[in-house]
Amino acid sequence: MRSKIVAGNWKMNNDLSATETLITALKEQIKDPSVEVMIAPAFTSLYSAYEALKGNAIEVIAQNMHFAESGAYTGEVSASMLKSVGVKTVILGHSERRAYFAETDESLAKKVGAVLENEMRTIFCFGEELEDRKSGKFFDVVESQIKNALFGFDAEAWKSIVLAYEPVWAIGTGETASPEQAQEVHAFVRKVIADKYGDAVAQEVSILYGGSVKPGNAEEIFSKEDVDGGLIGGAALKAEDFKAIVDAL
Ligand SMILES: O=C[C@H](O)COP(=O)(O)O
Repeated sequence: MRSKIVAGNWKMNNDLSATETLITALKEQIKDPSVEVMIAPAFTSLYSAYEALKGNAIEVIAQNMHFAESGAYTGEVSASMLKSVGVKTVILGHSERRAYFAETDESLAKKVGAVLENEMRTIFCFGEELEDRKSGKFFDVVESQIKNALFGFDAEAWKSIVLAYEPVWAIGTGETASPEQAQEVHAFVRKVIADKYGDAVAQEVSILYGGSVKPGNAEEIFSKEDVDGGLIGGAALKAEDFKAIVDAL
């Protein structure tokens, strides 16, 4: 049975004090979730979040990392550094990283390699831009993102890979992919994985949806067969909204 997951990506929000406030509220609201719940604070808040959530069901994850183990990469953070503050899961390939920080399928493949070497897990994001959706090229775009970054790894690696479909046109815009649009892409990607690795591997991969998920639309999106949860941005910054989304899965 593949995992059901709701992960909150806080992006560049919440300093140390705001992190503590939000975590206190989350601990009050989310006590015994029936699905995996994760939050991804900024690097500066990871350790305090980890300490504050020790013994709690909410996992603290990171938003990004570098592919090298150490060295002259000013401003970057490695997998082992993340592990040293309790992080076991890293979001990679978010469209904001691809758009603003020039991340490519090639550099992402290296990052996924570092995740695997460090026995960590990744939530790997993929998704088309608006023009790809309009021109109908979105299947080709998502297929090449998955193949280029992830098909160099063996079947075993897929035990450590969670996917998150995030159509760029739906992120932070208030415009959500319809449940049918999400299901269509998720099922397509599962088939792409099955064609390469076999159905047993593909059926075990959790595929999350991200892009303007809110308490009001989460249940409908999560009701789709191949949607195994959500990667939540804006709505993850309010404890009651995030709880409502967790409850909807
Ligand atoms: O990582 C989360 C996604 O970018 C979704 O963000 P959003 O829920 O604010 O649209």
